Amino acid sequence: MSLLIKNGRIIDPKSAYDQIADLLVEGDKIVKIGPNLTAPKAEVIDATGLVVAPGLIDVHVHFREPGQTHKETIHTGAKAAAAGGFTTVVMMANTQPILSEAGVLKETLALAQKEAIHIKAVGSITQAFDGSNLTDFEALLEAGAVGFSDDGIPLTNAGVLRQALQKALKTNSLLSIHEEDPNLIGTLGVNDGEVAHQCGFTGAPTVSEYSMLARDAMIAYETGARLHLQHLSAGESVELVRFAKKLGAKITGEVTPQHFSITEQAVLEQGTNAKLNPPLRRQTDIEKIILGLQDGTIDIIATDHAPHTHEEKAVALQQAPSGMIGLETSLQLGLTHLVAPKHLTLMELLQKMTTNPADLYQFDAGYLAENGPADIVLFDSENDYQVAETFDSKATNSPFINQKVRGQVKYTICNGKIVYTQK
Ligand SMILES: O=C1C[C@@H](C(=O)O)NC(=O)N1
Repeated sequence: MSLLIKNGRIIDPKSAYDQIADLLVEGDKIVKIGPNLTAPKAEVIDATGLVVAPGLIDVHVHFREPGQTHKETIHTGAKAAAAGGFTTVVMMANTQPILSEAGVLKETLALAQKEAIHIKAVGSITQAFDGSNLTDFEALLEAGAVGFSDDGIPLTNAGVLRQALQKALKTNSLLSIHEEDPNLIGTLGVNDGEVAHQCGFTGAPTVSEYSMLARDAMIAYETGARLHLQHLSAGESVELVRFAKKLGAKITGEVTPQHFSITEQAVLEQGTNAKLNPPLRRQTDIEKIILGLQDGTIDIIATDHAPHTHEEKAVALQQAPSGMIGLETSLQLGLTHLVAPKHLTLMELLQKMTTNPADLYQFDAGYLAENGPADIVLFDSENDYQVAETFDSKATNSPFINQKVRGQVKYTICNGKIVYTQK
């Protein structure tokens, strides 16, 4: 089957291409990009006024299957991803059971393969997240793991992290880690600041993140292994990543849209839907995150899509699970809070959602080129709309419901097939 996308603004961050042109897809490949293309038998999409970009890549999602399919399944997660313009995602290992064994990982990836988008997964770093015994990296890589993470459960033992990094170096693989020292935290998910104190408890202070990050960045530096630092929330963390990169550490940094869009104040307005680990911080942290995005200290924007049910979230702040969904609002929050105020260009935003995440895992994705994969998103980058109350995700735990945002995904194409059309 062929598909002809006409008159779109084609943006490819990898080649820095930004022009109004046409793009022809045959089978699962892009065969031609240029002006005035014709293909008499092709299905035509009129992309006038739309941006045509590589399908987005999210290196940090929680799809709850196996084990917690009341929150999300691989199928509903894949639908949410396609609705958000994503064609490749990386699942975290905190399923039930945890992705510590090759057998469980293989079964999970077999389910994932039935979906219309590309779903990859990491294996856990330690067995069942016990924080001390490393998994069999070779067996998990053989079973299809793209890297390793104990995301959600920080590695408190520096010796274990060092061993894991040495093993990652030996197996040429990547560790991606969550930095929050539990020994410095009262209640998880809310910044230890104005809002937590107003609510009468001790929250999660920024030092729990940046102290652990400083330690781990230096261990990465010493081992020479690659280390990816997930969802940075504190201004100091950005400064430390900048310093460690300058020193020569092979580290990369990620932020989520929620951490650059809203502050801890959202907890007062949105309650448990604004609770997540690491928590929302202050405006001063957002300012440093933006500087980090601008100067390349922060390489990647990822969602940390973390579905929980309405019932699970409808409890007191201190008891509620942490996390928010993000796949269906991510591009929009980037357009609203980074591109519209001119902190980043559209090309720079897309680089952090396509080329850079593809490079992190060496995926053959995240670019538009002749002979390249036909994984494409078409979106309106200008129109404002209100985020709906329901999503393609099974969950609705988003603090952005009913908020005005900019940009709307119109079509998502994966493997040359239309996998999402805006209703
Ligand atoms: O690291 C994590 C894990 C996630 C989840 O719910 O799985 N929720 C969070 O808020 N942070």
